[in-house]
Amino acid sequence: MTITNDLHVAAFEPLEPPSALLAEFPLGGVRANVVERTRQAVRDVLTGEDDRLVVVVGPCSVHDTKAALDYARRLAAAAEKHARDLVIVMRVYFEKPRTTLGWKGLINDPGLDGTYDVRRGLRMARELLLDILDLGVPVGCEFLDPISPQYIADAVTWGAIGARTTESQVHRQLASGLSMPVGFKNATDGSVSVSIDACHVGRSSHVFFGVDADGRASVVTTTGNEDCHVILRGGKGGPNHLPGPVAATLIALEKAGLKHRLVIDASHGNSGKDHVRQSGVAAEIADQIAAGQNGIGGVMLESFLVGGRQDLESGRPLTYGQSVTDACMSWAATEEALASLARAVVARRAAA
Ligand SMILES: O=C[C@H](O)[C@H](O)COP(=O)(O)O
Ligand SMILES: C=C(OP(=O)(O)O)C(=O)O
Repeated sequence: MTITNDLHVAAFEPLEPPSALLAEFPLGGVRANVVERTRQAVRDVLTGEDDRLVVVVGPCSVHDTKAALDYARRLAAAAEKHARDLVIVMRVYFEKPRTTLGWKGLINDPGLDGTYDVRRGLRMARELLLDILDLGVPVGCEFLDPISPQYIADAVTWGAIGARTTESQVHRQLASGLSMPVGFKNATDGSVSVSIDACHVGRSSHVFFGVDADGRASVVTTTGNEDCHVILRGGKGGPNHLPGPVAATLIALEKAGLKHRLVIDASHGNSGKDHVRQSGVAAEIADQIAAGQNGIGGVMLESFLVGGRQDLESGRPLTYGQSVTDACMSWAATEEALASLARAVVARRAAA
């Protein structure tokens, strides 16, 4: 009989079900409390219940779990220092959306060498999340693959849907079932309306195909996630982090009946992926907060131990603690940005 399906599939490799990985690396009660408490803190900031600022800060991508954990240790100290003013969440991005082709992240290719040992990548990712939670540091992830959240999302405090997938029904449906606040980046062309649409869809109930905890193909029914919100990350039309676009977006959110405060990504289209410029963007966001802009509930920073970036394809030995995807602020610049944002929150609070 003529074969007509999977003609472009080279292989299927069975994967252990999510329940098996969660049983091998259980979240446990102490870490679950960290996740629950910080999810609520993020919700309270984004709904205006809490006058602090959420700061999602960390490397563009995790390629070296040892360096990521070293970074988390530094961030733990900064989070404690600024706890009165900032709710600090570590960016722990395992899945990288590419404009065309490129390394797609630790889960997809933990060897950074095209061997695609996904089983090992999932284990490394989950183990790292648990180790970071043991430091009391909550984590934020982008959700890109529709199945992988079943393996890690129980440990995640804040989620993002990226600029390349904000318009995707698959990702909007995924967000409607996730257990944490989820931000939708504006589209790469700068369109914010797709993020507003995405929030409406993410806040609604849906029925779609998925995989359950035991790895079975399933019909998934979700309740809707009321903590969907918009992230301004700039775009082809330029930055959108300054007062004008912020005010326009806040008006659009009010018209759309969306009450969550804005998160602004100081990187990507707002800094042109220039890690030095990113410090300046963070300062421009801090100025708006200090001047009393209550519509800004969060900021995202791409930051690592060493500033800048490096090419995986260079063939040269990798610099420890430096991004292999987008350029990141150095740790020193990050400390300055965190202090500046904390001061801005104090000023906003005083002006209130
Ligand atoms: O971090 C964001 C994206 O993963 C990254 O900017 C995409 O980079 P690319 O345009 O080189 O694929
Ligand atoms: C992929 C990212 O950003 P964006 O989707 O805005 O390009 C990111 O934050 O790592």
